[in-house]
Amino acid sequence: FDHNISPTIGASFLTKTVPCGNELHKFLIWDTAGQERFHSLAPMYYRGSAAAVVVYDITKLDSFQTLKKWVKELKEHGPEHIVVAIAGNKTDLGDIREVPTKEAKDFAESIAAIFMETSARNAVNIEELFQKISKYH
Ligand SMILES: Nc1nc2c(ncn2[C@@H]2O[C@H](COP(=O)(O)OP(=O)(O)OP(=O)(O)O)[C@@H](O)[C@H]2O)c(=O)[nH]1
Repeated sequence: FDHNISPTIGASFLTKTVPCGNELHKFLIWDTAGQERFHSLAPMYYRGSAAAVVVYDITKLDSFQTLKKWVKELKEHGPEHIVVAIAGNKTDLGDIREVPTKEAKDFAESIAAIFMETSARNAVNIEELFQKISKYH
């Protein structure tokens, strides 16, 4: 989490190692740009991916509608067995929440996706989200 972060241009790459039982799972992560003008680049990154984390902002209903579009695209054009995880981020801003937990959770269940509410700011449920994805495989 960085207060001065600027929007992703294209995509950026990072790795993260997550303990899973006796094993360590190394994630190779493409952080794709969320802005609509970069939309057409996304398939290059999800094409060979085992999992996709689609993030929305719990304080912005719009972002949840956009998430649904991404999920649809992943189902239609993504790898056949891609694991989809939905993350409702910014739980530290719960007082201005626009997306009810239940609505998002029900949607996630309806498409057999992992669901977690997170706060990148407070490092809440980020590790847990990656552990869930690890176990799914
Ligand atoms: N309060 C709060 N702010 C957050 C949290 N996570 C991200 N932000 C802020 O939200 C804004 C957008 O964060 P980004 O990580 O750049 O969002 P993004 O969706 O990756 O944006 P793109 O790079 O355009 O795809 C920034 O100002 C962040 O500081 C969070 O958990 N809580």
